Amino acid sequence: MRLLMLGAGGIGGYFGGRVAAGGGDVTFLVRPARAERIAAEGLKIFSPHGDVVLKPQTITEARDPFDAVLLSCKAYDLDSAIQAITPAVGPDTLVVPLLNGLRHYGALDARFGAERVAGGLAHIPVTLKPDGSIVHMGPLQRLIVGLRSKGQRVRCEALHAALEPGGFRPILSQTIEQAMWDKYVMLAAFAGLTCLMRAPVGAIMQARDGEAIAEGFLAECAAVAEATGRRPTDKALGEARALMTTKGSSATASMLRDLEGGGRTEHDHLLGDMLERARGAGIAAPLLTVAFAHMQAQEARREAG
Ligand SMILES: NC(=O)C1=CN([C@@H]2O[C@H](COP(=O)(O)OP(=O)(O)OC[C@H]3O[C@@H](n4cnc5c(N)ncnc54)[C@H](OP(=O)(O)O)[C@@H]3O)[C@@H](O)[C@H]2O)C=CC1
Ligand SMILES: CC(C)(CO)C(=O)C(=O)O
Repeated sequence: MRLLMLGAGGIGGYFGGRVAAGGGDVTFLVRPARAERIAAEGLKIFSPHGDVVLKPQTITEARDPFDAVLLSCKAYDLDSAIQAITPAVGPDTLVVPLLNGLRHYGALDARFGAERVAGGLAHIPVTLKPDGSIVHMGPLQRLIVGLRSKGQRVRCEALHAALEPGGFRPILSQTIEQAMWDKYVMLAAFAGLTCLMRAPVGAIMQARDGEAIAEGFLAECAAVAEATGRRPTDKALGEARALMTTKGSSATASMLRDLEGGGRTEHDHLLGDMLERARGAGIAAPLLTVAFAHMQAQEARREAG
């Protein structure tokens, strides 16, 4: 199965790099500067599961269809990514976004048709460093794909098999919509908490009301999911709670790393969308409201230079 990975940043570089290093057929669709750097220095991955430097196949323009196209851009690059992958999407191509959040499915379904867009999720703390290397910051490396309609079963099974050389044990989910909501609840709450507090979990837990605020974020996001018919599973809530309240933890959401790095963030896609859904369902969400306003204010400052 020929795989195209749009982007060779944290998520795309890590998972695509692992599959390529394991002998899978992966091509990276990247912009010229990234292509040049990879050609010169290789794609470097540093991880508790082993470091690797490889020279994968890259292209800067797609010309013909692939069997599956995985999307690993940030949400604010979605429009340009859709444009870039369009020549790579044929009648039977499976498009699999690995972005956090849910709003991108609307744009992808509208452009390619929902029958071509499967579900995808990445659970991994990873970051693209300014020197172009990819640093995996903990052992978690979970990639989940799943069918959003019955007609995608065979293609999803083939994709799952094609990812296996990566050695990270990809998961083929039979309940991807629930898994996507579970991740979205966890991520919106976690990003809201760590970005509003500008601190990792361990430091927040030292604040008198830190744990109550973490629980508050989780309760708001879980209520939105429940109103949509996707009440988080107890297991998912337990994992989210552990991530957000463990004393001494250095965990931060990737959105906080982006904020502190002075770059753009996915606040609108993640917090704005969750807040909009809360308001649509008549759910009071005071913590999400403040966290989103905080991020909008930071974005206004960034844009003003
Ligand atoms: N990092 C993490 O820990 C996790 C992130 N996620 C989610 O995964 C998604 C990706 O995040 P992450 O990997 O961290 O982001 P990165 O910024 O590390 O990587 C995104 C890459 O996409 C590339 N890209 C964007 N648009 C295009 C385009 N039109 N053509 C070619 N390449 C393009 C960028 O290229 P260029 O370098 O040229 O700008 C960049 O290298 C986000 O939605 C994030 O929320 C999910 C789980 C964990
Ligand atoms: C919470 C985490 C690390 C889980 O994969 C994540 O998705 C992010 O920070 O963007």
